[in-house]
Order: sequence, then structure tokens, then C-alpha cells
Amino acid sequence: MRIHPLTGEFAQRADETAFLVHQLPQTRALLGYTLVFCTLFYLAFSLSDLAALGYGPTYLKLCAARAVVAATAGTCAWLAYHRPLTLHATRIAASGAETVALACFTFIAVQRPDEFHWHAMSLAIMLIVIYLYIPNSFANALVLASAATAVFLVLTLKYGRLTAADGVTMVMLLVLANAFGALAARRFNQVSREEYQARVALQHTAARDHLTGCYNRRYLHETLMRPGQVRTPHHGGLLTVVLCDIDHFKRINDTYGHASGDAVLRSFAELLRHMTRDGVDSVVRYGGEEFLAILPGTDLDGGIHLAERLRTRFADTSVMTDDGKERMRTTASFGVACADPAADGGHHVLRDLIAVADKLMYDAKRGGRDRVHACCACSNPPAGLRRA
Ligand SMILES: Nc1nc2c(ncn2[C@@H]2O[C@H](COP(=O)(O)OP(=O)(O)OP(=O)(O)O)[C@@H](O)[C@H]2O)c(=O)[nH]1
Repeated sequence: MRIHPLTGEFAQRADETAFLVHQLPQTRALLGYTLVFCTLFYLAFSLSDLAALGYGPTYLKLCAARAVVAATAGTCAWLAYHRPLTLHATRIAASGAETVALACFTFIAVQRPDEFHWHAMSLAIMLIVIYLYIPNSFANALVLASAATAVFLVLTLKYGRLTAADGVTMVMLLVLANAFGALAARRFNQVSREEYQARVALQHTAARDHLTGCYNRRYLHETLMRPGQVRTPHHGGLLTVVLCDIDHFKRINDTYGHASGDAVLRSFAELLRHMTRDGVDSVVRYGGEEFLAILPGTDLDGGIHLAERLRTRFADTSVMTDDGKERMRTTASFGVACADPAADGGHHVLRDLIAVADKLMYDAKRGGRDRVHACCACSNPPAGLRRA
């Protein structure tokens, strides 16, 4: 997760998207709140139009411009609060409201050409709001803010009746507002992403087994066993679990030492993770030398196939001892159980399946080890699959 040095956002698109999705509820709330707040100020400034122009057609034109901004920003705020706007939609809402507000602002400035120095001050405040308060990407904020500044300065040259000294001061002021706005936005982006990185690292540490990198028992009980957490890809899909136990593991520890035993555990876990689907299946270190694979949308045949492949691959794999002098080889026993996750309203299916797989795995041990025992715990298993 590398942070881009210029924008303060994640350099990889996938990391940035994951961060933004995680932040989406706060982003929506911030967008709605900020737009409402800005809209109220935008409308309140019609008082200054009245004071400058008096009541008349020009004043009414400016009121209409302010009403357009209020309607756009208000709609975006309403959508942000009341509709579950997607990531993309929040960006469009933010950029849309900003564009309309800046366009109407330049229109108002041209209608009050004697006050360009005041307008510059208002624009500087708007720039800070764009960079810091309205949630948008760094690139969008930069493009909108610098384009608005450029347009404003061109209009000042054309309509503003400023002395050269005032003109230079105005340019400097707006360049400063852009520079500090961009720097502050970059800093803010960076800090929020560093915080997210720390949270992800912490979650990873809390959920994983240190030795093998598999999920730990806590994650299994607190997350995976929660009803609805393990989803099958389509309605009616089956759920299969494979419980694996390395055979005679104590002998490996006793013969080659604990560190060599650890190497065998890592090698088995690596094989298991490699053979299961990334982001779909979950691999848990269930006990000392016991591992659990949770396979959503997989029937008994699929579970047996995986267990058999694992069994043969592991039996063929030799692992180097810690001192690098010998190669160790052992086998593993497997219990495979399958059920319909919708049964029992989805409650306790995983827990019950693990209990069945545990029994099957011990049957495999008693049957001579290095084998797969399987059973379908569905209410109506396909013929021949009740016990394999
Ligand atoms: N190296 C290492 N050993 C571990 C770890 N966790 C548990 N063990 C050891 O794993 C061994 C498990 O032994 P047993 O439960 O008797 O099982 P086994 O020798 O594999 O026998 P069977 O399962 O019946 O084939 C014990 O000696 C534990 O100390 C670990 O993280 N690293």
C-alpha cells in the first residue's frame, strides 16, 4: 500500500478503491453536511447583492443564479443523505455542485465589477472549501480550483477596475490559496490513508495466525461463523468444509525439532492456500497441526477432489529441516463435509459442518491415516454422496 508523494492518495487503484469504499458512509455524510452549509452561506450572500445593487433586475438575476446553486447543491446533499450514492456518484455530485457554484460565482462577480477585490477574497475561501471540505479526488479538486482561478483572473483583467498593484496582490493571494489548499489536501489525504493502513495492519494481525498466515480461530468464531458471513455464489449452492490434520506431527517435532515442525506447518498451509480460491474460500489454522478450508458454493465432489489433490501433493512434498541437512516427508488425513447453508435458516450450519468434518477426519486417522473421509450432511444428498 504505497502512498503517492504528490497526491497523498494510494498509488495503486485497488488500494485507493478499498479505502474509499471503507470511507463511503463518512464521505456521504460529509458531502451532504458541507453542501448544505455552503448553500446556506451562498444564499445569505444575496444580502450583499441587495446592499450593492439595490432591488432591481440585476439583483433578481443574481438571486436566480444563487437559487440555481442552492438547487444543485441541495439536490446533491439530499442524494448524499437519503440515497446510498456509490463511490462514483459521490464524485459526480461533488464535482457537479462545485462546477455550478464556481460558474454562478463568476457570473455574480461580473455583475458587480467594482468589487473584484472582495470577490477574490470570497474565491479564496471557496478554494479552501473545494480542497479541504468537499470530499473529492485530489485531481478533481486541483483541476476545478485552478480552472476557476484562471477564469476569475481573466475576468478581473477584463471587467475589474483594479490598479496594477491590486492586480498583482490579487494574483499572489489566489496562487497562495491554491498552493496552501493543495498542500493541506495532500497532507489530509496522507494522514487519513496512513490511519487506514494502520487499521488494516491491525485487523490482519488480529485475524491471522502468525506462523502460517492463515486465518486464526478467533476470526473463524467472530467473523466467519456469523450468520450470512460465508456466502455461496448462487442461491441453492452448497457449502463444503475440509478439515485436515498432519499425520504423526509430534514425531516430526521430536525427530527434527520444533523449528523444522514449523517449516512443515508453513509448507502445508502454503499448499492449502495455493489450491483454494483467493477471496472466495477461507483457510483457517484450526489447531496446532489442524487446518480448515471453508469452500462456499462447492459440493461434496468438489471438496473430495480438493482434499485428494492436497493429500497426494502433500505426500509428495518434502520439506527441508531447519538445519538444511535433511528433507522431511509426511502425510495428512482429511474429513470433508458438505451441507446446504440455507438449512436451519443459515444458523449454525458452519459450526455443525465442522463438527461432522472433525469426526470424519478422526475416522480417517483410525482407518490408517493418509486418506479422505467424506459425507454429505444435506437433508437430501444426491444418491451415493451420503458417505464417500
Ligand atoms: N512445531 C510446532 N509444533 C506444534 C505447533 N502447535 C502444535 N504443535 C505440536 O503438534 C503435535 C501434535 O501432536 P498430536 O496431537 O499427538 O498429533 P500427531 O502426532 O500428528 O498424531 P496424529 O494426529 O494422530 O497423526 C504436538 O506435539 C504439539 O506440540 C506449532 O505451532 N509448531
